[in-house]
Amino acid sequence: MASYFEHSRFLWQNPQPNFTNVENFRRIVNRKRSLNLKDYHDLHRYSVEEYSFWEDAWTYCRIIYSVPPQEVIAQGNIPEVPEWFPGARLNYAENLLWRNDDGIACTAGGELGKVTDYTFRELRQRVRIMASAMRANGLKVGDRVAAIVTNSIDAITIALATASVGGIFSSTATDMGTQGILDRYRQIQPKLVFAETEVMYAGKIVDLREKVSAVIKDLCERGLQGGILLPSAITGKEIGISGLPNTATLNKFLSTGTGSELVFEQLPFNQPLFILYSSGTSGPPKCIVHSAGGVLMQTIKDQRFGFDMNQTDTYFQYTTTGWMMWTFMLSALATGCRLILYDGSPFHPDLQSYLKFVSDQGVSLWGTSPRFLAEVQGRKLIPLKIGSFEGLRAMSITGAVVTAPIFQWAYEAFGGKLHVISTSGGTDVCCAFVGGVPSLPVYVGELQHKSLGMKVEVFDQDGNNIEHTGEAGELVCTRPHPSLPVKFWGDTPDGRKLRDTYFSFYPGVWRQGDFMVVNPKTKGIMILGRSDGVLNPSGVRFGSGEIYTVLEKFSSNIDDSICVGQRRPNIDKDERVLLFLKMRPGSKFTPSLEKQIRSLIRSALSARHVPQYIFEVEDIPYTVNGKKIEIAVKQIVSGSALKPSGTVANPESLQLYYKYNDIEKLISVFKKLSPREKIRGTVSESLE
Ligand SMILES: CC(=O)CC(=O)O
Repeated sequence: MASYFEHSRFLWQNPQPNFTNVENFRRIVNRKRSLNLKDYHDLHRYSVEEYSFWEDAWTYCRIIYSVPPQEVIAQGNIPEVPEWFPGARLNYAENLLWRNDDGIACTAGGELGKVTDYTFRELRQRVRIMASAMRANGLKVGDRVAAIVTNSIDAITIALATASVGGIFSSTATDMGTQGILDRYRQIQPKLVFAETEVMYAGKIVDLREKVSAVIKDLCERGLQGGILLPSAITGKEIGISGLPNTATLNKFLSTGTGSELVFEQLPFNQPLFILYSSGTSGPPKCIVHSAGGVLMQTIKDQRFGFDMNQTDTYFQYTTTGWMMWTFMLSALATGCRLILYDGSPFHPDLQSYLKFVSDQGVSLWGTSPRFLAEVQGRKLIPLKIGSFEGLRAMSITGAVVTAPIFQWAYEAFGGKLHVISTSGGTDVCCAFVGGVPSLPVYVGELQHKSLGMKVEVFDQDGNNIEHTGEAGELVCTRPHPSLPVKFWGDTPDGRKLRDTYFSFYPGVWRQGDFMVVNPKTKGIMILGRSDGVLNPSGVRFGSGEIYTVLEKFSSNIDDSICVGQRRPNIDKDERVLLFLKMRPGSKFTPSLEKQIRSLIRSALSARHVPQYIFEVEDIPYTVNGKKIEIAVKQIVSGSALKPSGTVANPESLQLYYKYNDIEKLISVFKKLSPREKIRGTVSESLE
């Protein structure tokens, strides 16, 4: 069987590793603590053995506070979730709005082609006016403010104003369905809801009035005190909706403010700040509450140390407001850098325009996804023919497994100089477990190391640490860190649901649900997919990411794919592997292509990795945050009926998979068809 690290080849090394933030920090810690930490590996060990690391990070990250903490960590209400920095008083928004000058804080762009700059001074003014109106409308510490918004200056303003008052902010993207929004906001019962009325996506005007009306009416029955309608994101004109209770346009709402100064409520480190949602594909989403201090510290730590971010950076993270990467992006203001806010589809009017925008804006740190890069690569676009990308120094890739070929392509396509950072964390922790280290070399297909302060280990099914073996296992985190969720909204005081979700599989140990492996030689990491989607035929456990890596070789024919295990407990104790392919327009899934795929999987991985069946499908299901939904497909082909939640971006695609829960029957029906019917039928030719 091929090793996981077959593709591991040196790719990049920082020409000046000593001048990185993380190396600077290491030297400071050595001096302050009289230690002799020689490199990142030593520093990481210190960071997960001594809680004083978090005190050092607090100082280095220049957390702004009014009352210092009494200690680093104390017992919390939930046994596994400690209280961090007890006694401290601070405000998240104050930490992001420390600049009050004419430097550019945010540049808003999008598929409409319009670009607008907002200075730090303007941003502070906007937040002041918004916060004043929020207070005038009764918003208090702990009240929830929800939003259905695009990634715009208004979204940033609403979130920061909420934080300045001490409220809890929660947002969804505008393409989330009414049910999906209500599944979330009914649970958290917001006092105020801000909503877009009209947006543009992929060149189409989307009228949101019907959806917004339904949401506001429903929430009014559950304590909503104010619905605020944002002007059209296309024309900037106000759009009202008649007959809606407790609802005003944005200007009307802002006019209720008293013009008061911007006041930053001084609150505990653990004060709830954001509510994010688990991307469950069935059942109501879990409402994950994150603390102001936890998000602030972890994000600054990841950005300063993992991305080497500084005040001179221009940071562009492509994200909707419904993904944790939006809160991650927002928090970058604490570094004093410029944020790029992008509204709309990167594919409209075309990919070239989007890439040119990235280059023209002088983006220095670009956050994107493997799927987007695969699309650019698959369409054979050459970025350096579109823009110079002169300012681009690093690319952070997240959201899904980054295969080795994409890693290599991303590096070369932008001039062979980029620090390619593959990062993996999640909504559950609002930060990275593993990611980039600017002072260490990058190896193709490997995340560089565990993030500072994150005691990540690899466990087998019985809870043994198998990291040194080079075998794959569960990503666990065996020590608390400041951005553990403070609670699930609506959970019992001792956090039964939260503990059940993360701490029950290995009692008392955080199980993330990702499948990972560490390269014993380089200490680099591969994330192989979600662990509940792990494939397990004949006792060989592997991640779907390994199959996707092989399929990169066929990227000119295959647009996308999904690989899942099928369980048939009444027939077979074993699991079999099914691979579904979405072909590019004009490409056909032929028996010869199927043969090539099988043969390459066999030689690159092993005979046991070869899927039992390969089918062509019209669509692959994704969450609204762009994650492939293997678990739902696995359940469907294994015979479960699934009611998709609002998290599924293309729920109709799930219907395509039901017929595969009895493949043998499908084959027998197919065999009885006449050749002409076979050609017309929807069943793949590979059934023959
Ligand atoms: C950092 C991440 O891993 C983001 C995600 O949830 O995909």
